[in-house]
Amino acid sequence: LAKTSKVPEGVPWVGKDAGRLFAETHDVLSTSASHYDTLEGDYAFTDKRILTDPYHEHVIHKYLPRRIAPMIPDLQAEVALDFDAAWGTNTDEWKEIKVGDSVLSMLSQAVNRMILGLPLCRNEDLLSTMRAFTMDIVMTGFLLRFVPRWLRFIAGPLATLPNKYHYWKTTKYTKPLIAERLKNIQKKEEDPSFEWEPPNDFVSWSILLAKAENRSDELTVDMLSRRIMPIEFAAIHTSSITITNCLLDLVSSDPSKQYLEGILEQSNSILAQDNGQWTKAGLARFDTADSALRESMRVSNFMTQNLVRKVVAKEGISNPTEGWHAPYGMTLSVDMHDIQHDPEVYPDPETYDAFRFSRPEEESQSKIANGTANERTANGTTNPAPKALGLVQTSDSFLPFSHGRHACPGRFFIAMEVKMFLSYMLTNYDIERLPSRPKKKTFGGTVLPPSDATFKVRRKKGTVKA
Ligand code: HEM
Repeated sequence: LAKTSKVPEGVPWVGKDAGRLFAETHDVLSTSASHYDTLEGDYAFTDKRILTDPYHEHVIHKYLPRRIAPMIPDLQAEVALDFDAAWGTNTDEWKEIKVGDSVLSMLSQAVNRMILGLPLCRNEDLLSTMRAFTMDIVMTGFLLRFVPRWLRFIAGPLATLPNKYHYWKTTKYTKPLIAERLKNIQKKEEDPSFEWEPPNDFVSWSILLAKAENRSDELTVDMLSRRIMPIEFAAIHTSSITITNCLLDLVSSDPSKQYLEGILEQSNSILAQDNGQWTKAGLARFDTADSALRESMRVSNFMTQNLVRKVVAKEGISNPTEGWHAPYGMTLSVDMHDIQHDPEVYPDPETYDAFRFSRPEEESQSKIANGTANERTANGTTNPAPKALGLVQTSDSFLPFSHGRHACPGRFFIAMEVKMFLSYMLTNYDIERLPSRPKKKTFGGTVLPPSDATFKVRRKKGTVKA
């Protein structure tokens, strides 16, 4: 460690804090270089520039967390439409739902409300092509792994023919949208009285930021349409697998724990105070749903490793405590599964305890309510009321969204989306409980929910508007 002077002093190598090393030392361990390798950046996204300069990530980091609040009413409406279409409005009969497929289809619509806005987010031809493209990226990584480097210049372009085809198909829809957006944003700049506002979505954000930063190379219709593709990839499958896992964890949990009832009760109470509309403040108070997802991401995560980083310091990096050296070019990662199943951090770590993260605050609130909050501890001090750990809070022991400067910026979107999703689902549908958790399937370091997992749902009486 002494030889690798770029690692800040005091950054720990082992134990629960090791995540900090990976999160904070960019000139030693690189995130974008590892993404480039893992995702076959030379070929997968149809143009090398997409991952050599991941400008789309910069756009999302800059805009998404700040622009999400005004999106809430649109997303709430989208969730309702998606559920009504996918799960139906029949109050008499139970319907069997293929959980993974159903969530994937609903999520790609909701996510594209943020990426492309209306009306394209409801265009099923476009959405299915986007989903096909995201699977192409997974396949490219899988296929090229078996091809030696010196053969990649032939195998790469051949293996990514589907990627090019699907990207080309999406441009039928995205390029006209982008051309119009560019024209209108330009017109608005020249004439502020022009009665038009840029829609609050990724396409507008990309144009506005590239203009503000004088990135003319990013302002072509071609480049803007290519930039959409890695965001689709980052957003669609990660979210749908995560929400599928959460639903399966909840629906197969012990009914006596009353998790579904607890989430519904809190949703009803917040919506009653806020006239049936979700708001940023209302969603922030919905901590049972937040905790249910955070706990599912802890116990049922689809990644076993995270914070994948490539060693980019020429001298490599050494760990004298454990006695190893990782040379320049090697890839390292953090064993997220082990950390998130450590009984010292998470008591009873194999159990899905939906309210693990919201319970401490709830207990302290009830102590405040019954006047025992300020009871003295053995050493005479009073304990500060614990705060619920929110989904978006990453830490050394909660890593599904990574940690540090490159922590997933999409988590702010997911936190809001899931809460509206669970609220609508529990308010409007009866759900038949599963007797046990459908078994996860392991593929290398990836653990997926079974694609054939189903449960039955029925629309609740009195919830269908005439
Ligand atoms: C539950 C859903 C999601 C999960 C589990 C997830 C997880 C992750 C992880 C593990 C990373 C890698 C960070 C690293 O290498 O350190 C990442 C990066 C990223 N994610 Fe997500 N993500 C999710 C949803 C989304 C959504 C909806 C978006 C939408 C815009 C998004 C956008 C991004 C971007 C732009 C990056 C790159 C950040 C950077 O390298 O600076 N993600 N995500």
